[in-house]
Amino acid sequence: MSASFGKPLVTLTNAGLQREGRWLVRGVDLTVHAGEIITLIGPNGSGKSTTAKLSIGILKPDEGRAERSAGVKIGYVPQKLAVDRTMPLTVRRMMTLTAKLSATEIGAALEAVGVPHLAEAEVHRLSGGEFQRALLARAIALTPDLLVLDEPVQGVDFAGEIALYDLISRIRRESGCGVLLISHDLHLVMAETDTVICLNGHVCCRGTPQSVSRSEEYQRLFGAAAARTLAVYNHQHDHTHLPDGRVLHQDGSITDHCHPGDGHHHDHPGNAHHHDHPGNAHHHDHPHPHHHDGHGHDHGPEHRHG
Ligand SMILES: Nc1ncnc2c1ncn2[C@@H]1O[C@H](COP(=O)(O)OP(=O)(O)OP(=O)(O)O)[C@@H](O)[C@H]1O
Repeated sequence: MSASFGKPLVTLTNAGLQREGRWLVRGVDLTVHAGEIITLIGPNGSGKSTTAKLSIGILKPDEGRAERSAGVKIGYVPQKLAVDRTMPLTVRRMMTLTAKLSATEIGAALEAVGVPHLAEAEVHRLSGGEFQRALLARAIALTPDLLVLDEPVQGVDFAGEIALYDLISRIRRESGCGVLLISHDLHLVMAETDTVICLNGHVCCRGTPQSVSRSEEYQRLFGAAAARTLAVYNHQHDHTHLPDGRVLHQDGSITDHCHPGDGHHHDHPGNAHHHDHPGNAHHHDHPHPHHHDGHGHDHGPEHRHG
């Protein structure tokens, strides 16, 4: 583990949960440190939500241990919420059901997730994406040490997804919180993720996004196409698109267009990323990890069979 992360916030040690005679997950080891983003991936029913709930203490392990550092503040966006969306309830009220928040804290959190106008909106009238943003606002409002986000962008439109993942990265950078993220949108989250843990009832492999996407276990679970999609997001950041459409290169030169060998766009804000898909002229398969903050670590994936 990189020394540039902070203290451990939560640690699962050989954690397992059994229901109705079946192990939903077993033998899970993971630690989320301050400043670290860990992404859990895995097929439906592979135990991602269960692992998240073990981490935050909603579920107690039947085997192994779940330990949280003393006084750790956790912000949680559950996959499903036990809010009756037919009941009259404003966003402001929903945010205060789980925590005491001032009007300023509510306003700032809603602003951060891009929906400052929704404080007085009725929860049952929100679109799916607006509802997710409100949940994320609720999770970040108390400036948590650890953010646990169970598919936080479900129902959010594509541009909104990018914006929310950017926001999660920014919160991590600025507040130094740790993030445990469950996501199916691998191509969007991978670049900012420090460690990917691939679950299938147990940890089948873990490592950097690059090493996991190359591993046999990952390709067996998700198929080779998924690995190729990930490769697109191995950013090179060797050129920047200027607002007027011209291109600024690393050597300082400016041209009207990208060079054929250029890497992934380093877009200015507002430039959509959706042109960077396989088949696009900027698609590159050579692995070049997007290391940020100097704490990249491209060790190979650790495998466990079982
Ligand atoms: N209380 C329970 N009793 C029995 N089985 C359960 C219980 N809760 C969850 N399960 C089962 O445990 C398995 C893991 O569920 P979990 O929600 O952790 O998976 P997941 O990886 O988050 O799935 P998804 O991607 O579909 O959200 C599933 O097969 C689920 O049906």
